[in-house]
Amino acid sequence: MIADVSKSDKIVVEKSTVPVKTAEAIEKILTHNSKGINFQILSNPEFLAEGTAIQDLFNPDRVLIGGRETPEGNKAVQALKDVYAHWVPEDRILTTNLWSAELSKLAANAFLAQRISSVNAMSALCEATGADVTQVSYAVGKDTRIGPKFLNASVGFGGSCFQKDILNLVYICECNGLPEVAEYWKQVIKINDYQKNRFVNRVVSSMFNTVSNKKIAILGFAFKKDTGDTRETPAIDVCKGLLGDKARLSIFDPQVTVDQIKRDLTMKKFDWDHPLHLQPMSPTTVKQVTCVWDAYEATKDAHGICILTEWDEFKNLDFKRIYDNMQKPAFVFDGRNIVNVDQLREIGFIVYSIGKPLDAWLKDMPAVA
Ligand SMILES: NC(=O)C1=CN([C@@H]2O[C@H](COP(=O)(O)OP(=O)(O)OC[C@H]3O[C@@H](n4cnc5c(N)ncnc54)[C@H](O)[C@@H]3O)[C@@H](O)[C@H]2O)C=CC1
Ligand SMILES: O=C(O)[C@H]1O[C@H](OP(=O)(O)OP(=O)(O)OC[C@H]2O[C@@H](n3ccc(=O)[nH]c3=O)[C@H](O)[C@@H]2O)[C@H](O)[C@@H](O)[C@@H]1O
Repeated sequence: MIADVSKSDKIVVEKSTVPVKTAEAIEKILTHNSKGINFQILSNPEFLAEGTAIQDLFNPDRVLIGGRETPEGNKAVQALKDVYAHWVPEDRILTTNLWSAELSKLAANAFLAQRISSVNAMSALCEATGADVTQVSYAVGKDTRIGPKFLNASVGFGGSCFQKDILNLVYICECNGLPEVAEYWKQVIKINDYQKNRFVNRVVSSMFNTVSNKKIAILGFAFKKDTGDTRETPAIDVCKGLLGDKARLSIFDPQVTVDQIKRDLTMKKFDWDHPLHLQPMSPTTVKQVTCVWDAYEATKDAHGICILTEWDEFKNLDFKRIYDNMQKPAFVFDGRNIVNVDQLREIGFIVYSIGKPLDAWLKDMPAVA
């Protein structure tokens, strides 16, 4: 397409996250169809995060530009650098060879996800030993070599990219005859799946080993706050796990539509990779699931509450009012560590908070894995 319409030399910039050496494939295709036109391929991976896209665009930690290490390649890199130099300080614009730029994007996401899996693995150990994961991650993050960011324990990471990019990395390692390296990165995903299962098991075992026909309020469905995106959200796995034990779910998310929730809970995992037009047109009604537009409505007459997204408005809910309208004993399972555990216990809730010292009630329940 680009080759078809180009009438003069062109710089083609990869912004998407791609397997290493994609630039080479693009270069070959364009060159074979070029009709004498020169193409320079640059890798300029996008590092923005959802919910903070504009800040990330205006004030990026770094901009990365990879190009061929030839005079033409250097010229193309400089041209793109000049564009960014309009608003990004020069010392934050990094230039590398093509393969380093492509791989750095995968590596950055893998490192970020690895931090979350590391702290989530610690959260399981904290629960077993009586340590508090918030205190542990604070103490660990105070080491300037480690740093404090991205160390919040959670029900698991979601989003369209972390899992996809790690699987991409794993595939590249396997293709390059590096099974041990592939296995190392796979473990980040395995711990993430373990964390989601562990959460479901904790809910089930706390509630007398079954949630069958019990009403569970799900607060938050998006993969993180300040977005309505549900791609790979841990809420899908948690909800499916609870539905597997025949729970009745009442779901509230301030930004996710009912259609989206029902589509996510209906779809088989591999369907998620399909473009929208290949996905089921209208969501099949998922029995046992209702979606409501208010946290108080979701929690009315519920036996338990699962907090799966860290929306700010959940921190300020009137939990006394919620408690009064719930079945007893009333449970809160906080998958994002946003509630004040002591306050909720004072009200009368049995509270589970990821990686925090366990409620006396939970200590007596069978160990979860
Ligand atoms: N969403 C985000 O926050 C970020 C996304 N990225 C990267 O940017 C890229 C796009 O991400 P999103 O916009 O979130 O994804 P998206 O899924 O919303 O959009 C991807 C688009 O590519 C199209 N597509 C998929 N396969 C194709 C193919 N073989 N040929 C032609 N078109 C194809 C799809 O139909 C869709 O329109 C991805 O590589 C992602 O990893 C990078 C940083 C942040
Ligand atoms: O390549 C991408 O698409 C982007 O992927 C992530 O951005 P994003 O997926 O939008 O969201 P994050 O803020 O990274 O959060 C990802 C998941 O990790 C979870 N998380 C994050 C941080 C943390 O400490 N603990 C934790 O569980 C979040 O709740 C969320 O489910 C990266 O942060 C971006 O730099 C990258 O550009």
